[in-house]
Amino acid sequence: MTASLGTHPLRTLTTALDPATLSELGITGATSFLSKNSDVDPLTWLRRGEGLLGFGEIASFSGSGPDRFSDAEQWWKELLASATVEDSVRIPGTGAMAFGSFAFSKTSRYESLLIVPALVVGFAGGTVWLTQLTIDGSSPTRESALELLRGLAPTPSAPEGSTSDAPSEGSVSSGALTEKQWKDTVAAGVEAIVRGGLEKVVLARDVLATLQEPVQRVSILQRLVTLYDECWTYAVRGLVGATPEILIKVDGATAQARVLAGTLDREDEPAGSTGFAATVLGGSAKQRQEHDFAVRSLTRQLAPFATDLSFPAEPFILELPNVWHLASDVTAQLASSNGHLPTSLALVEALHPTAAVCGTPREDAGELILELEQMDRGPYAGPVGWLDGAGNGEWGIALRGAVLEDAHHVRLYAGAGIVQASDPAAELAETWAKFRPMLQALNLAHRP
Ligand SMILES: C=C(O[C@@H]1C=C(C(=O)O)C=C[C@H]1O)C(=O)O
Repeated sequence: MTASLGTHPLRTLTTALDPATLSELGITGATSFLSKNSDVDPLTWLRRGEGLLGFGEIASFSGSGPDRFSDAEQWWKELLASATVEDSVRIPGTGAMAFGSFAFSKTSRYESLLIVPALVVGFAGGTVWLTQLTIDGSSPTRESALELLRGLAPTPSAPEGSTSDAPSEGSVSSGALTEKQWKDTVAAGVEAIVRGGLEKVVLARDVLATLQEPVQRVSILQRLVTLYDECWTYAVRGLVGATPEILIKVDGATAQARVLAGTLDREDEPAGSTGFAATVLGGSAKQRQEHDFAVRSLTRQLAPFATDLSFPAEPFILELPNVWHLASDVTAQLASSNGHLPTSLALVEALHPTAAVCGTPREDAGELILELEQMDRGPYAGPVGWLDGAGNGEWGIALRGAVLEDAHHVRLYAGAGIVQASDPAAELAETWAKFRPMLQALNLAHRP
């Protein structure tokens, strides 16, 4: 584990931004910071125009192994213990906060991260706020925070959110496994299930996009936010994506999750058909089985932390631009223990990985994933999101995403839940449907 800290305690100042100040700064919404001319690469957590953008970095934690969550929690607690927090807004995400990304596996070489930004702009329910954070002994003021913000706001000449529509020049090639090899691993997964013991395993693969022009992270984010506004668009260092799945969100004593499993490609819909998703997805015993495993794995792990836990008996059909999913929204009232509610990160540690991205039973599925996939998932399918000093936070599962490896290379990841009735060719097609958001964000006209 490595931690970079200043030599002084953390200080934070949060103030509300009124409409007059916003218009004077040329800020019309979160996307104002995603225009090409804004010249910054924000830490990002956005959905439907709301969420958090972080700029700069004043402290960070990085770690790996089985204790990566508890080490991160410990680091955050120590940072908070000496912190001075001035916060006139006091809602989730104000005051001290950090963005984070955690490796899927305890064996991963990927460094799990918590990053404390220098400046945060937040948007929630019509409230816009600004937090400045320091760790160098200086005291943040409203004036110093606004000064930093002025340096980030788009220049008036910048056409907001402008991205060229010409497809990028580039190619997509196989990652750890070719398509044929991956289909064989799916067949091996099915065989393992048939042998008994294992009920579901989620198998993933990677592809490598090579771009002729240097990749612009802010353009990727801008496209994801525009096209996938039902999803949570995230960016933590090189990890970017737009996930439809929430591992856990904590707001005071209330926790929520959105569990997904069961997928249908929207491109498979015959022209003029009605009720296609309800029939083909909702009516499929195989898809319902995949979904039930995922819901059960989450609720079983969440139950010990809850006084009340509820989810609908039937999943709903979530429509995204690329796919439909079977979805269940779970809500829990959190129980306090010794006068403390569990923090969002403590819940992340207890819940990850669910059967939506690992399998059932969890241990057996995890071992088979390591054996069959022949790649390090890195942050893919791991928790990504943010936490604050009060224990609140939102953690998605890092799906429909990619790692920017260098200026010209982007590694995309996607997987599919395998049960006894899985067909390797159909599962391969499903991964292409799940790569689509990132291929669109890269503006790559790739067709499998
Ligand atoms: C594994 C992925 O997605 C997960 C698997 C799903 C499925 O198997 O139907 C659906 C949503 C996610 O829980 C991915 O997007 O890579």
